[in-house]
Amino acid sequence: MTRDSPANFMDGAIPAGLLATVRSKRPLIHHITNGVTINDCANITICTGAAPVMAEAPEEVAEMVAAAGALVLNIGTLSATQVEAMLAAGRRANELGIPVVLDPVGVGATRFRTETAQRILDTLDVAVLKGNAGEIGVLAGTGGSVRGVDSGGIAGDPVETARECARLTGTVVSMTGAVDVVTDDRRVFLVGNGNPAMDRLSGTGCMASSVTAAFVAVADDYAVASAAALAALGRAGERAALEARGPYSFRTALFDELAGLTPDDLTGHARIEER
Ligand SMILES: Nc1ncnc2c1ncn2[C@@H]1O[C@H](COP(=O)(O)OP(=O)(O)OP(=O)(O)O)[C@@H](O)[C@H]1O
Ligand SMILES: Cc1ncsc1CCO
Ligand SMILES: [Mg+2]
Repeated sequence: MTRDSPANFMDGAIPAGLLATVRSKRPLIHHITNGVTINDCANITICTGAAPVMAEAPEEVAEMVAAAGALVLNIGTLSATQVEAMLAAGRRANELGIPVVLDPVGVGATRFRTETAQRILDTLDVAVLKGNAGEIGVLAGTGGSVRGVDSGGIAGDPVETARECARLTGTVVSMTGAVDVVTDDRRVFLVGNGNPAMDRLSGTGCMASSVTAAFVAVADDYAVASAAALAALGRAGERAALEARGPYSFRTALFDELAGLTPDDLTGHARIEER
């Protein structure tokens, strides 16, 4: 930042207002997600102020999603049957105008993951594509490395990578990291909240998708809602780091701090810069 380009920070009342709206509306968030972090996703959804349901039988997903405010598709432990369920739920969500959040966990690590993420993006109208840098780099086609579910980084500039991915997919891209980049190509939001402890725990990325879904369920502007969601989770992470002794007490504190996060605290501490 130079004196000629002063930072343009979003008014903290905007994410705070969305947090309050999540809590007053308590939208149902339908997840089709991985078996590693499914319980964390259910509980972080509750701590945000929304209501989770995990349902993945192809026989029932179209019926379940009809009652939801948003649908999370997370390919972390995908199977052919689960992919069939994701497409069925996603089609119904699209028919009903219910936003779909895609978490392309591990895309680029195997052909099945890459083909599935691409198939979901080609078949469905995805509202928000939330991934780590490597995953977004792979989907942008600009170069990203992924080993297992971990980002190994990207080839170029993070903002340009996220924008290229948004252009290519027609979605809001929410790329997590030390500084999160959220963009619909036209606008770019950089979210500075968070703590490095969030990277030392499996599942914070999956949780970021759940929190994002809770926010997009109550908002029309999916880019602002995605940035607000990451600010809220990141702010909870900042507060949790003050009381944690290590990864597992941090995990507990993260849930407690998000549940206890007040709109006033978020108004004062959200750090969302618009570029
Ligand atoms: N170094 C960091 N400093 C601050 N916040 C961070 C840092 N690393 C990650 N975060 C935050 O942690 C959350 C998860 O992001 P991350 O990029 O680690 O996801 P991920 O690699 O997909 O996670 P996982 O695969 O474990 O679910 C985001 O809200 C992000 O802002
Ligand atoms: C570790 C892991 N493996 C598949 S999904 C998952 C959770 C975090 O992405
Ligand atoms: Mg992830």
